[in-house]
Amino acid sequence: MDDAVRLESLTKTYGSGDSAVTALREIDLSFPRGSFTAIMGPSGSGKSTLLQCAAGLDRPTSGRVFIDGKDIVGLNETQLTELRRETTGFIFQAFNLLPSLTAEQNVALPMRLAGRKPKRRTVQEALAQVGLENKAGSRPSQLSGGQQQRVAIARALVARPAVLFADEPTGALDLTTGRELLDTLRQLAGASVQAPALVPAPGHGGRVTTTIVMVTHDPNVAAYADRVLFLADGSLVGELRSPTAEAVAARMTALAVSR
Ligand SMILES: Nc1ncnc2c1ncn2[C@@H]1O[C@H](COP(=O)(O)OP(=O)(O)OP(=O)(O)O)[C@@H](O)[C@H]1O
Repeated sequence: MDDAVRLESLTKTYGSGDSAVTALREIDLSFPRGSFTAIMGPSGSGKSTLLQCAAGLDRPTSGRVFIDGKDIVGLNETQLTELRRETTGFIFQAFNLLPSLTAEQNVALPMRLAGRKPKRRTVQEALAQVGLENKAGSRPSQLSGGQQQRVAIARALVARPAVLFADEPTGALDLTTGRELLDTLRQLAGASVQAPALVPAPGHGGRVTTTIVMVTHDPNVAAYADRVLFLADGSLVGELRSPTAEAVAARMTALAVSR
């Protein structure tokens, strides 16, 4: 099983009757283990819906979603919560760090809230993965925006998720810090890390290979991925491998014109 995430005939309709909106139409997609994929498309094309359904944050109307080979559509809320805690990580535009906690405490928080006490070494390793091993004791107000977003990534990484979902992760950052962050993500994609003993490893001899799925509006951001997928009106309409910002922008312009 080489796919970290697989979507089969994924359809999502919001509402019903005359007011029904079909946000995704029978999407078939695979995200190979270790890949870094960007999802683009005009506003309202279904990007966020796809991310939410693929991550188990929202339920599809029909179709199947496999994460690490496991069909997650039939899971109950408790099982989904467990999946989110142990198999997936999220990074959003807003960093959502707690101002009164240090970087180290912020990183450890989700596991503590789940009733687990992560090993200090595990937290330090997550901070080191994003280049912040020297900032463990700093509070968010003592960190730059880029560093705060890195803490948010370390927090998403601490449980060694198989898949990291990112929704406009550089949206609140200036150009330089945004680039640094994307370099970090690119290094993480495909990196094989030892799963901590605390968390049951998703197979593969206790090692986890990080897969990244990122939604963005920005061709410069998408160009950091190894593959860009284009959505329009809830359907998959194209794909670019080894993308350049220019090629992504040209594809987006063509999509806007054809609408
Ligand atoms: N909770 C909801 N209830 C009803 N309709 C929704 C809901 N969420 C999204 N939609 C609709 O589904 C479609 C896809 O929305 P989605 O947010 O996935 O698009 P998007 O590509 O992420 O857009 P944007 O780039 O503007 O963030 C849109 O027509 C939107 O209005």
